Amino acid sequence: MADESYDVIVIGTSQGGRFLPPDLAKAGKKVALVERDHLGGVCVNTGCTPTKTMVASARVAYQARRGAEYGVRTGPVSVDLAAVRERKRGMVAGARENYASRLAQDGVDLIEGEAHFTGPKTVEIALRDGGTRGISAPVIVIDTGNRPKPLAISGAQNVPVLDSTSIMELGALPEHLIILGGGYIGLEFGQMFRRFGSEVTIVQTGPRLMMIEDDDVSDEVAAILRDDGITVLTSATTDRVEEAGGGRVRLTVRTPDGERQVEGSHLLSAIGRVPNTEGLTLAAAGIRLRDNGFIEVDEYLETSVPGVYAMGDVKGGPAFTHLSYDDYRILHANLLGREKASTRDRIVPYTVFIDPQLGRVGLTERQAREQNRAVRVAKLPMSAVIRALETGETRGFMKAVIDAHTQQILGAAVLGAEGGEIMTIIQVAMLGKLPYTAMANAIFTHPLLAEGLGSLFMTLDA
Ligand SMILES: Cc1cc2nc3c(=O)[nH]c(=O)nc-3n(C[C@H](O)[C@H](O)[C@H](O)COP(=O)(O)OP(=O)(O)OC[C@H]3O[C@@H](n4cnc5c(N)ncnc54)[C@H](O)[C@@H]3O)c2cc1C
Ligand SMILES: NC(=O)c1ccc[n+]([C@@H]2O[C@H](COP(=O)([O-])OP(=O)(O)OC[C@H]3O[C@@H](n4cnc5c(N)ncnc54)[C@H](O)[C@@H]3O)[C@@H](O)[C@H]2O)c1
Repeated sequence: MADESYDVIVIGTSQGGRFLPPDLAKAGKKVALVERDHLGGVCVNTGCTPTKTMVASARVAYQARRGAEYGVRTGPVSVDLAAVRERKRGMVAGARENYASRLAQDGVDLIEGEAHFTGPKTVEIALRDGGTRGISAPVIVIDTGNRPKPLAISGAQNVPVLDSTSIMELGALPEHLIILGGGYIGLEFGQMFRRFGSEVTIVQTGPRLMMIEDDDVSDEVAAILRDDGITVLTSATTDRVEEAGGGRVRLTVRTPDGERQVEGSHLLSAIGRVPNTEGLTLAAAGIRLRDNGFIEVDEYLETSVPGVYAMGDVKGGPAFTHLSYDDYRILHANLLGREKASTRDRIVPYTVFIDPQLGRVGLTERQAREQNRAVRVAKLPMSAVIRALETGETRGFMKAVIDAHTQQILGAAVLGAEGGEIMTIIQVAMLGKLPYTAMANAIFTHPLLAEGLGSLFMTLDA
């Protein structure tokens, strides 16, 4: 039996879950918001905000070391990881406080504890301060996110394994950081710690880094990381992890060149994420999961139980803060009855915060060809962009995939300085359904990085 009934219950307080409850409350609904941990979810506490704050420190170290290339004399550069961590903690604390103070004024009933379903529309919460509370509502939104996938390699339980959260709490620099996983998290932390001064080895099971990207993009990313002094092993399967004495770890890795041992001072697992569903007892509510364990939703984000919705990472698919936020847009529209919004035809951008950044939007060349589309591909090295030459940031390239019939842009990858920002300009052209010729013939300010877009699209008519 529920102790209290609400109009809406939201479980989880991330980018989606934090905005929806106040909007519903302002519209006169009685709303309960349940959170078992810090307010703000992964992005603010252990994801985007802290990592990008630390990436900024790493870039300063990198640029300081390059001073002489620009005619600037500096002394030896070293990094105080405890100070980097302090800066990061300050940024996270500020974001949390900001959220908590806004929520207090929003008329939402915040319940601190862990929620699980007891029926299709009833939830029990194990309260943080002890005891339980039962609540019910005709509408329930699940925004519980995901967490690091446990490492299931032989011996992993006998050695300290860092994850994306615990690595940011290190107070001293690892001498040699071994990273399992060549995706977003592995690459961002790999380059960051290399720039802080650690030796870094990335061990990736797949044949390429960032497997979702086109081969040329993955290859260039690997070349950039190797150029930074990172050892990158691909098609590398770790069979065993063991203690190597003195707190060190040893990996036995199968590679195309045979078996090899990799020994380091620290091990980071960045092999993907699993959904936070198991504690929710979704079966009690009849909510269906997909084969991969994520919650099944339709294009309106409704689960198999009418009136129960899922948003953000827990529903699977691309896992980004801005998608969780876009899910909020959809639920806001549909729950407040203003319009019918759906996930159909969303153009999804993302940026990998390595340096230079990899900004991506829409289809890759491979995806476009798999769809049997007639495509044309424009490509320009960053070394052909005047601004990149002037600022000494010539690594990478821009690439765009064009529909040969409509001349519209289907997707783009910008691996270059401010790659995320430059990609966004292409994203806006895609939203406006501009033909590539509009970009090729546009006047862009000289000498901006964006000026390179004119040159990029002009390559198609050269
Ligand atoms: C290291 C790292 C870096 C990242 N960097 C970026 C980036 O630069 N850009 C980007 O777009 N994305 C980034 N992401 C991804 C981004 O953080 C997520 O996509 C985003 O946070 C997803 O939000 P969400 O809505 O799924 O909920 P989450 O942010 O996952 O929040 C879910 C909340 O639900 C709570 N919860 C879970 N179960 C329960 C329960 N049973 N009861 C009560 N509360 C519960 C959790 O405590 C948590 O607060 C990064 C992720 C990581 C790990
Ligand atoms: N800049 C950003 O937007 C950003 C930054 C960080 C994280 N994220 C989000 O977080 C999610 C998780 O990131 P992630 O990097 O953990 O996952 P991921 O899925 O991006 O990459 C995991 C990689 O690990 C490899 N792998 C799997 N098992 C392995 C093993 N045993 N040994 C070695 N390699 C192994 C996979 O081939 C894959 O390439 C991403 O999907 C992303 O959406 C986004």
